[in-house]
Amino acid sequence: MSNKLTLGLLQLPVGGDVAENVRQAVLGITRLKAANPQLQLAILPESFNGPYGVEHFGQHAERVPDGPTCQELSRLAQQLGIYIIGGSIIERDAGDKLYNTCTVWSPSGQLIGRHRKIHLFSVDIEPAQGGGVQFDEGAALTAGSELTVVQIGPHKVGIGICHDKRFEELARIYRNMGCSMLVYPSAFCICQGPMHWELLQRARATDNQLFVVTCSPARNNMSGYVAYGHSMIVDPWARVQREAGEGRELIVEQIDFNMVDEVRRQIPIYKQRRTDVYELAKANTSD
Ligand SMILES: O=C(O)CCC(=O)C(=O)O
Repeated sequence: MSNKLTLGLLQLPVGGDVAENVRQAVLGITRLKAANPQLQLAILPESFNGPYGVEHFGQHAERVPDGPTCQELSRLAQQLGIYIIGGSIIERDAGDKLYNTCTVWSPSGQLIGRHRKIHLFSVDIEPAQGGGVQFDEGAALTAGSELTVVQIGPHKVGIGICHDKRFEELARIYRNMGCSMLVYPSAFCICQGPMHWELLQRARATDNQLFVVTCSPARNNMSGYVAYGHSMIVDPWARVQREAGEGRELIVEQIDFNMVDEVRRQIPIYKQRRTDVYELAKANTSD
């Protein structure tokens, strides 16, 4: 694999029928690959196989990697010979805990990454802030506690899920670990989307000088939780390279990892960090 990577973002609608959602994802990826034989990586949205909502999570939870959704993604990755970052599904583990989990599949169908959302989306935003939203993932889900870096060809890719994107420490650690791209399957709401979606993505990109990619479900104004859409690829200069609209949309884009080296060479902030000063300052930090 060269320094270029062709990736596909599948901004798909998510309905109440899990099998149908998975069928649509499989169909979408299959058609995308047929139309773009150069496709190497397909990325799905957060909660792509079932409705996003605390009241729904238990109903569509599955085992990883033995559940039907994982089995389909594994088979598809192998059949098409591509990597798949499988958005997220609700995972039920052996102890009956639920997690919001992203699975990553290699071109031979192997599970090469399982990211359990680390920062659960628990907020109470007042209506004055662009519509307001109350959400408490913590009422149903358990937070993950592990970092997830996967190898996509020669490139290290850090995985987060939606709210994880708000935490600059996580992105910084991934950059310290050698990542040149971060991928966040996401489902921002329509009240926070206009304010923070692009801003956060460009902030993570400019801080860490890497690609930042999000994939959202398509907007459906009839669903209980209305996702923002606007799946996006931001380059290491923090420019928006591609952006979807609000509805169903499939994007194929080639990205060039040479850009990562270029920006890091021309603006060498990583080498200019004063970790000695930051260590001293840590001792004086309070809430
Ligand atoms: O952080 C936000 O505003 C949105 C997060 C979210 O929707 C999620 O984590 O699923």
